[in-house]
Amino acid sequence: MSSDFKSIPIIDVSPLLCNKWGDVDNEGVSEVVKQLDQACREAGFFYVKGHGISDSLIKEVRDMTRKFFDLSYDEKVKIKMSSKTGFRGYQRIGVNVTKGKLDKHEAIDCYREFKPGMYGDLGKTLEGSNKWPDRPSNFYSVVGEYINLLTGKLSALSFSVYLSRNILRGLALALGGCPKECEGERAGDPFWVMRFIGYPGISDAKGLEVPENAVGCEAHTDYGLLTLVNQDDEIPALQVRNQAGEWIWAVPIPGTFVCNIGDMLKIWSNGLYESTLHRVINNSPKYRVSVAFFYEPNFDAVIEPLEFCKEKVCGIEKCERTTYGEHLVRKVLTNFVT
Ligand SMILES: N=C(N)NCCCC[C@H](N)C(=O)O
Ligand SMILES: O=C(O)CCC(=O)C(=O)O
Ligand SMILES: [Fe+2]
Repeated sequence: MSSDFKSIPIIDVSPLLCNKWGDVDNEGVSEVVKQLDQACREAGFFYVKGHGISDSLIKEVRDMTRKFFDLSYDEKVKIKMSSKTGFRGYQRIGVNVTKGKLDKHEAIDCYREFKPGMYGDLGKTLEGSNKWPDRPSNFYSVVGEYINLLTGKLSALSFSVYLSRNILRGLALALGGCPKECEGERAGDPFWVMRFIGYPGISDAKGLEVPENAVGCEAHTDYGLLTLVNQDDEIPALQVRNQAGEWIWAVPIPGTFVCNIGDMLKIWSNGLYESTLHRVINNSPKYRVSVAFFYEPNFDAVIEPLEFCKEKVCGIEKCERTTYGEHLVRKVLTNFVT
């Protein structure tokens, strides 16, 4: 239900991180919840500040991503993605497709790992272990810590931020539910996805074949609950479409994540919150990197409008049900040139 918004709001989520979630009447929390509700109804996009993740870690993740893409093709292709790797690993420019058009980006894709067979035939498509680069040598140790801070799901933590989970609790309240509405069988075991992405600038295709006039990533919506984009500090490239069809720039704001709503949250909210169309165009001569973290429901979660979101519109179900796994696998199987 997006509007003709002209800019993307900035929300300080720190009250959600400090909250013990026993006291939802806390004034700071209700103010953030109000802002989240407005942002999700109007734009489906907002910047997150006050997230508790250090600027140096955020930058290091981007710097390592840049170093990886700077390596030779022979080096990068050592962790090549294919259907045999569970669609995990590196994809050169010219492999990604959106809306049937080639995207001008290269990427490494990672997914939450799981035991083979755990999600039956459907899950087979994504079975495999992640392909972390050997170079730069500390890639996985830094990224592992980053994932911990975003989800709070992996191994021991030195301190707990649980950023995505806390934002989702804020959104559950904003929709009129209890804070843990979207946990347990819904997203208690989030099937997170992560993409490390490199977008060549206009004159910098690194000698690779790049389709002329290609867009970095064509217009699409994201698939799950929340996306947190750690974007290049210098190059405006991400654009968000408003109701009037205008493309609004999500210019880089250092120290923030760009957060947007995915298709599954649109369904849970019964269409009250939009998974807004967005695209990437790198018109600069410089190479742009971004790291997108997708916080998703459980792989086998059944996704249908939440009861209290249906009640807001006289019990009418405005969005079709699915399972997250079906939605994800359908997308993955059409995302690449084979
Ligand atoms: N997991 C997510 N959201 N990835 C977004 C990938 C870019 C769009 C994709 N090629 C498509 O056509 O949907
Ligand atoms: O690179 C960006 O800023 C956004 C990427 C994106 O939209 C995606 O990977 O889904
Ligand atoms: Fe996206």
